[in-house]
Amino acid sequence: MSGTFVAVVGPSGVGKDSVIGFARDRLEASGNVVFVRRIVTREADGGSEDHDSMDEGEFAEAERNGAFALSWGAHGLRYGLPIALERDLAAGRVVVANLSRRIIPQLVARYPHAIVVSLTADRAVIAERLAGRGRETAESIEKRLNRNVSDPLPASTVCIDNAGAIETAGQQFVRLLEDALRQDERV
Ligand SMILES: Nc1ncnc2c1ncn2[C@@H]1O[C@H](COP(=O)(O)OP(=O)(O)O)[C@@H](O)[C@H]1O
Ligand SMILES: O=P(O)(O)OC[C@H]1O[C@H](OP(=O)(O)OP(=O)(O)O)[C@H](O)[C@@H]1O
Repeated sequence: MSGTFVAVVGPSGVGKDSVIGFARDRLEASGNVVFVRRIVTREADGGSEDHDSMDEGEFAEAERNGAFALSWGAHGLRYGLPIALERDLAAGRVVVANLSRRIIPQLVARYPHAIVVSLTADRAVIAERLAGRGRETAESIEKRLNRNVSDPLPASTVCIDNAGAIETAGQQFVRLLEDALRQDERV
């Protein structure tokens, strides 16, 4: 596969979907950078992530049938990335998705050249953003804030600070994707 998988990770509320959306608005039209639409066992909510929904039964069946390149569970939900992303990688495209930190070892095993981007911001900023997003209850926000993920990320992980304006982190991420694209075109 000649394309590059770019995985965006970080704690709930840090801004993964927002940073991905910033880049999508600028790069999707080129057709060379693909933004994966995840399948989640959560109702579509009109929030920052535009995802497809399945119920638990449909998701389990799709998983058994090999419909997902990667799938995982978190926050009482199941998440899947459609297997079609492998066609985009084979075609030399850059493929961007929001992933759990816990699935990164499997991602790297399957796509050894994947780039992992870790977004950061301090807890107080994240707490404020989760409250402002208004998708979860106070109890669920507390659980997200206290979710402890200790799985190590690859040494090559690129950290982008999203404590400031969305444009700051967003532009850094756009540059990273443009670099990845240039790299793919050279291979
Ligand atoms: N740099 C930023 N500045 C201000 N608000 C932000 C920034 N990044 C994200 N947000 C807001 O914070 C909330 C959580 O962002 P979201 O992208 O949904 O995070 P995640 O996907 O990591 O859970 C959203 O309401 C979003 O609009
Ligand atoms: O194992 P973690 O690294 O903590 O991540 C767990 C899950 O939470 C996020 O999704 P989701 O959209 O449900 O939550 P978020 O938008 O609040 O991050 C992330 O994309 C993972 O799917």
